[in-house]
Amino acid sequence: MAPYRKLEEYNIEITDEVRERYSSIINEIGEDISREGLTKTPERAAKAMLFLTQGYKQDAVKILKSAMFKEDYDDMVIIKDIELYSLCEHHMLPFFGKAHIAYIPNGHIVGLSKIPRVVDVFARRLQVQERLTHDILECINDTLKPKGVAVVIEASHMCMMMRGVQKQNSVTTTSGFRGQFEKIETRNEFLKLISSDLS
Ligand SMILES: Nc1nc2c(ncn2[C@@H]2O[C@H](COP(=O)(O)OP(=O)(O)OP(=O)(O)O)[C@@H](O)[C@H]2O)c(=O)[nH]1
Ligand SMILES: [Zn+2]
Repeated sequence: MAPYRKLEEYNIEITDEVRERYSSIINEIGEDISREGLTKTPERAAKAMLFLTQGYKQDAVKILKSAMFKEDYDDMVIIKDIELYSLCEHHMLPFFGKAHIAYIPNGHIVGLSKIPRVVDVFARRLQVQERLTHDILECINDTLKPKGVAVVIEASHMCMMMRGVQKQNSVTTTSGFRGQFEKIETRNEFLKLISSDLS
């Protein structure tokens, strides 16, 4: 399986160039780029695209390492319903949904907010849902070195809703399990807890 990608490869500044490319695209689709409502649109679109892909410049390992604390707790920790917004790499259209993540500490716990931050680092790139799932899974596994880690993502893809097959209600679920979550009882406990309203 491919490891999560190193950040150095993507350390690029492209704002002006992206803005000019958006101008050309707007022009090519038949719009008047000098129309009042559109004059600032290439700038806005460039900023939005850079925001939505800022994950290339962020370091998920560093984020996790910044808040790891020694602790003896070795039961399951679950952070569920973490909302995520990403861009599919095939159409550059959004896919969005929720991530449910669990880990079993192995001497260290991590600051809870760091888990959703890691989700965002990998979501704010051009992705497929499967790779996003594994990027998050491998990063937590390699950095925190827990006894186990589990990631489930449920998402809707705009490229299947607004265009193409045009299915409005389909949800794609992907999952990955490492360590103790490879055991069926542990995995089932996690799946039961994320589907319960009480957790
Ligand atoms: N496995 C996977 N596929 C995705 C994801 N996001 C989008 N896709 C799919 O990527 C595929 C690209 O297929 P192509 O046939 O090259 O593209 P297309 O002609 O635009 O396909 P349609 O969407 O079927 O119109 C489509 O089936 C999309 O549904 C994702 O996260 N994971
Ligand atoms: Zn797509």
